[in-house]
Amino acid sequence: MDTFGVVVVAAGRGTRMGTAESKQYLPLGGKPILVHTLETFERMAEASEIVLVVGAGEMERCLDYAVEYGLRKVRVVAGGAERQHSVRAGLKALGAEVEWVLVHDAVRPFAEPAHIIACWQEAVAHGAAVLAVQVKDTIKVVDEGGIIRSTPDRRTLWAIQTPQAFRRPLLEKAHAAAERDGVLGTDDAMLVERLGQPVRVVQSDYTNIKITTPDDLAWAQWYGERNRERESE
Ligand SMILES: Nc1ccn([C@@H]2O[C@H](COP(=O)(O)OP(=O)(O)OP(=O)(O)O)[C@@H](O)[C@H]2O)c(=O)n1
Ligand SMILES: C[C@](O)(CO)[C@H](O)COP(=O)(O)O
Repeated sequence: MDTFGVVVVAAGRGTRMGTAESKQYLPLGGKPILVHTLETFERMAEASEIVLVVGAGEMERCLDYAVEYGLRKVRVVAGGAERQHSVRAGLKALGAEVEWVLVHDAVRPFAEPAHIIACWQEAVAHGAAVLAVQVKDTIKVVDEGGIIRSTPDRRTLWAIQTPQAFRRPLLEKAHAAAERDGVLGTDDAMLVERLGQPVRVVQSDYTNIKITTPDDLAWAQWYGERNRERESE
């Protein structure tokens, strides 16, 4: 109950970033993006182990990073074709004693430890929880012809982030059911939701972005630099 295991998924290709190098390996303040993400969990006493899921051809490079950056909790495994397959591979590699699992995107390097703990604690209390922020824009449902069909009440809309925290057997059951039913979800909460199990939302920061496109990377460079300046003051 007093620790959790972490699955950090990093086996994507980053097609929307459009760089030759997969985005999780691009430099941010002199280190690969995924190293910043791993360091956050490495420093947290509550994180007992970290399974890093990477492309099959990147395992050696990531093992080298673990040594270079002193990431002693990190083990590296190969991922799959879709994010969901990568999470499943990570889940299988977690130690048998791990009861609570946090799934996190390698390309979210700004998750705050206080929010990570809050998310985990909410899962401990209720079984499943995710970090999220309320949307700031007005969101429309638009049909294929470009016509607005509805405007959902903004007070009910949240942009979902990671980490996403679960009691391990619940997440394993959700993944097994999704595979059996041929369902692919864009996050893990969705797979738990379809079992009819409640997933709680925990308020996060807008700064816990997923670095997806070049403008995200530019913002991350600026934000990382600003944080480093503040730390050195
Ligand atoms: N087969 C996959 C696909 C994605 N991911 C990981 O899931 C996270 C969130 O996915 P996303 O931002 O969509 O990354 P990519 O799939 O790499 O991006 P794109 O969709 O632009 O190709 C990333 O850390 C990514 O590496 C993964 O581990 N395995
Ligand atoms: C899991 C996630 O980061 C929550 O916002 C997101 O759903 C991943 O989606 P993507 O399709 O891989 O960008």
